[in-house]
Amino acid sequence: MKILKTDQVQLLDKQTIDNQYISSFKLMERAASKVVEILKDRHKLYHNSFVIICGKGNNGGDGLAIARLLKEAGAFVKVYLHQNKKYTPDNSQNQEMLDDRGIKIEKFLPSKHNIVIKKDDIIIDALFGMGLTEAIDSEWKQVFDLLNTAVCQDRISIDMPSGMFADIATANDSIVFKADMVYTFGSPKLALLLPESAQWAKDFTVVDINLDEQTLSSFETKNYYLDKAIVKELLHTPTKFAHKGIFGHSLIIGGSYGKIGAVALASKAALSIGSGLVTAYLPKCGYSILQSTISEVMCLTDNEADYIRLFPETDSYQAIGIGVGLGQNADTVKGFAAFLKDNTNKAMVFDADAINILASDNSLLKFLAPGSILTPHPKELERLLGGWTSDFEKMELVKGFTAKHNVVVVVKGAHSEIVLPSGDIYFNSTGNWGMATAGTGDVLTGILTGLLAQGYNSEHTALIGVYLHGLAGDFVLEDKHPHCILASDIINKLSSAYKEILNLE
Ligand SMILES: NC(=O)C1=CN([C@@H]2O[C@H](COP(=O)(O)OP(=O)(O)OC[C@H]3O[C@@H](n4cnc5c(N)ncnc54)[C@H](OP(=O)(O)O)[C@@H]3O)[C@@H](O)[C@H]2O)[C@@H](O)CC1
Ligand SMILES: Nc1ncnc2c1ncn2[C@@H]1O[C@H](COP(=O)(O)OP(=O)(O)O)[C@@H](O)[C@H]1O
Ligand SMILES: [K+]
Repeated sequence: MKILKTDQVQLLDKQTIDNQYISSFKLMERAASKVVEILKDRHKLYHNSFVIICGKGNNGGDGLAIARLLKEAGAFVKVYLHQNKKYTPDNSQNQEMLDDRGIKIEKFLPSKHNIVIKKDDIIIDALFGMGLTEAIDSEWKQVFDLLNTAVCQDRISIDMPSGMFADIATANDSIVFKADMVYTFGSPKLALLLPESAQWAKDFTVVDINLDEQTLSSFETKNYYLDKAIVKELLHTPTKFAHKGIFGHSLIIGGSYGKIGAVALASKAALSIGSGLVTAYLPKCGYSILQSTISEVMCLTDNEADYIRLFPETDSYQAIGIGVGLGQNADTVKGFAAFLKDNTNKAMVFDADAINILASDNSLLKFLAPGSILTPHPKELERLLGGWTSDFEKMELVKGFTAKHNVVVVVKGAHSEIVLPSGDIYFNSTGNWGMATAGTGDVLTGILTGLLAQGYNSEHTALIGVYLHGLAGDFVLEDKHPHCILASDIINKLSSAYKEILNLE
C-alpha cells in the first residue's frame, strides 16, 4: 500500500469526489460512518459516553458527523466546537444537522474553554487533521493540557492526532493530542509509522473509504506500507519436481561461548522458512549443543573452543547469514575482516556483532557485496551511522547508506523499515510488542538467509522475510499473551504465516 503525502491525500480526496460523482459532504459522511462502524469493535456505542472536540475545518466536520451517528446509535454525546468566524461548508452543514436533531454544540475559544471530561468519557479528537499547516499556537495549551491529562475511558483521534504533522517531523515540545488510537483515512501517514510518534499515536487503524483507485495508482511515492498483497506477489510457488537442491544451502556463521542459542535459532528459522539444507559454522563449544538441539542442521566448527577465528569457505552455499552471537573477540574481528575481503561478490545477511564490527571499522564497508542485507536494531544502527535528531533524519541517513553501498538495510522495530538502494522504504505492517524479546532478531536473520538460499533477490528477501517474521509473531498471539512469546514460538508459526498469505487452510 502506498503511503501518501499531504498534497496527494488532498488531490485524492478531490479526484474521488469528481470520479465517483459524489459531493464532498457525501465523502465526509462515508468517512464518518466507517469510523463509527470500526469504533464498534473497540467500544459498545449504546449508552456509552463520547466527548467530541471539533475544529473549524473538515476534520471538525468529520467529528460533527461522527457525533450525529453516535447519537443515532444510542450513545451519549457531548460536542465542543472551536468558535470561529469561518467554517468549511461541510463543517457548517454538519453543524446544522446537529441543530436540527437537537444535539447541542458548545462553542469554545482556545484561550477560554469550558470543556469538561469525566472518567467514563471517550474523547474523540477532531480538531486538526491533514490541514495542519504550522505548529499549534501556545494559546491552545490549556485545551490540550486538559485533554491530555484528563482521566477518561479512551482517547481517539480522527485522521491524525491534532497538532501532529503527517509527513514532516513534529518538534518534541509541540502541542499535540495524545491518542491511544488514530483512525486514519485511506492510507497510513508516514509519521504514524515512526517510533518518535509513539508519544502521540500509540496505535492506528487505516479506515478504507473507497478513495479513487485510478488516482491512487498514478501517484509516485518512495514510501510503502508492506502488506499481504505486496508479499503475495513476490512469493514463488515450487513445482512438484522440486528437490532440496532447488531450495538452496544456507550457511549460518556465528556463536561464541554462552551464545550458541542464537545460531540454533537462526539455523532452525532458515530451515523452517524452506532452505533445503542448513549448515551452522560455530566455535567448538557449540558443536554438541547445536547437534542435539536441531537434528536437521549440519555443523562445522572453528578450531577455537569459545569463539570464531577462521571463517569458512563459502563456495558451496547459496546464502550466508553472519553475526548472530558472534562476539567481538579481537581474533574474530580480524578473521571477519579477512572473510569480507575474500567474499566481495557474495551478498550476505549481516546481523548483530557483524554489524557492530562494521560500525567500529567503517573501512570494511567497501567490501560489502552488492545486495547484502543488514538488519540493525536502532542501537546497532546508531553505531553504524552516528546519531540523528529525528526519525525523518534517520530515514534520510539510511537512504544515503543503502545508495552508497548498494545494500538493503532493515531497521528493526515496531514497523521495521526496509530501505532499498533506490531509496524506497517499506514499513512493515505485521508484528507486535511481544516480539521485543531475546532471540527474535536471530530468527529474522535465519529467515532472511533461508529465503536468499531459495533464490529470492535481496530486496524481495527482505520484504518477504520481515513480513512473514511479523506475521508468525502475530500468530503466536492466538495461543499466548505477548509477554510470553519466545523467539522459537515465531519459528513454529512460520507455517501458519505462509498459509495465511497463500490463503491455504
Ligand atoms: N482526505 C480525505 O480523503 C478526506 C478528508 N477528510 C477530513 O478532512 C480533513 C482535512 O480537513 P481540512 O483541510 O479542512 O483541514 P483540518 O485538518 O480540518 O484543519 C482545519 C484548519 O485549521 C487551520 N490550521 C492549520 N494549522 C493550524 C494551526 N497550527 N493553528 C490553527 N489553525 C490551523 C487551517 O486553516 P487556515 O488557518 O489555513 O485557514 C486548516 O484548514 C482530514 O484530516 C480528514 O479528517 C474527510 O472528511 C473526508 C475524506
Ligand atoms: N514493538 C514491536 N512490534 C513489532 N515487532 C517488534 C517490536 N519490537 C521488536 N520487534 C521485532 O523483534 C525483533 C527484535 O530484534 P533484535 O532487537 O535484533 O532482537 P535480538 O537481538 O534479541 O534477537 C525485530 O525483528 C523487531 O522488528
Ligand atoms: K484530529
